[in-house]
Amino acid sequence: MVKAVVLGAAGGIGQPLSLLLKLNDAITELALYDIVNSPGVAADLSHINTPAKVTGYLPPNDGLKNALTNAHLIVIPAGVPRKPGMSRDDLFKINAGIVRDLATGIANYSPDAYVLVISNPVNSTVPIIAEVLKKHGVFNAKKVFGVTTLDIVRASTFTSSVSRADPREVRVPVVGGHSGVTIIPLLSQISPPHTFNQEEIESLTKRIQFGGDEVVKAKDGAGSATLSMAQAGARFATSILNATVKGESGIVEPSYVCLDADGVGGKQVRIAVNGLSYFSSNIELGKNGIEKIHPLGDLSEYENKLLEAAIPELRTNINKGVSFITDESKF
Ligand SMILES: NC(=O)C1=CN([C@@H]2O[C@H](COP(=O)(O)OP(=O)(O)OC[C@H]3O[C@@H](n4cnc5c(N)ncnc54)[C@H](O)[C@@H]3O)[C@@H](O)[C@H]2O)C=CC1
Ligand SMILES: O=C([O-])CC(=O)C(=O)O
Repeated sequence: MVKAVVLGAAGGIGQPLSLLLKLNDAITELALYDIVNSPGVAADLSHINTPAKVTGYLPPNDGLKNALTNAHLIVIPAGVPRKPGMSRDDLFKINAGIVRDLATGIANYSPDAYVLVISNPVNSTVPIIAEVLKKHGVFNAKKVFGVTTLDIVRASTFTSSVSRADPREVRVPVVGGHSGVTIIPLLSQISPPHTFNQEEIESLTKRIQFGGDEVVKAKDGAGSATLSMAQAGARFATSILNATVKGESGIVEPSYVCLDADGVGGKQVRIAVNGLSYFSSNIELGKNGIEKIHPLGDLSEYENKLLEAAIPELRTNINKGVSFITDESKF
């Protein structure tokens, strides 16, 4: 039995993400939780003729507990999205508490599950979840992931519009975090290899870093990326399932993770990023989650400058998330 859970399943991301998970044959049970409308979304999806049995839960009557119990994988797109003029960090005020409460549920009812965090600001919400799980003595750094896949998807699309390569074949490692200057595309490591000129490098880098703003601006107050995020979230969830359920090896996806997991290479990355405890790098997945955190590889001079600019903002975001749980008096 493979149970997948979506927390925030009735939202702009939650609905299409739940649809894509319903189409994944590896999932036998799909539990949808939200504070509104999740039974309706579940009833709708339940008519699709794929194996997953779909159930919907609201907060009353142990809804969160029943949604989470026996979960293999939990995806979290719960929380408010940006409006024009807002930064992702502006969402902290509301989303930090939402994510903390959901993490408490995970600690109590499904402490062994893989947790995939979409809710912004990802740079802070992942540390919040980790700290709640630590507080309950159930944190496993190999199983908690900040979903940065949309940055990878955008990097493939935007670079191929310049290189004319097939966007489905293009892979660009995007490391760092998930907001503005903390998003570091490593265009020098693009595969298949392609050499961009400096002007192209700078404009592609900016576009990948601020791709989210393009959608926020175009939606003009009606939210941020939902459909592309749902595809990216389903892609990452599928990678986790392929590694942990089907036992496929050699799956590598960038993700924002805690660098403390024992024996998987996080320490080397930590040294390269001036001691940050969370960072997105290429992650090799295995049957127990993170198998290896790959080093950043050779960076160009320009990429080194991007890394330097990202580190202070990431440190602030991480500390804010950690202290939300460890030093509540500050908030
Ligand atoms: N990691 C990434 O790359 C991306 C992250 N995001 C983030 O994803 C989050 C969700 O975005 P949208 O789906 O567009 O927002 P939305 O407002 O359409 O949906 C959010 C859903 O969360 C639900 N919710 C609120 N509090 C909840 C709680 N305590 N428990 C369960 N559900 C709860 C709401 O009822 C709503 O259905 C935002 O924080 C957004 O910034 C968005 C795009 C990309
Ligand atoms: O821009 C936003 O607020 C949503 C997001 O994280 C993205 O689209 O990358």
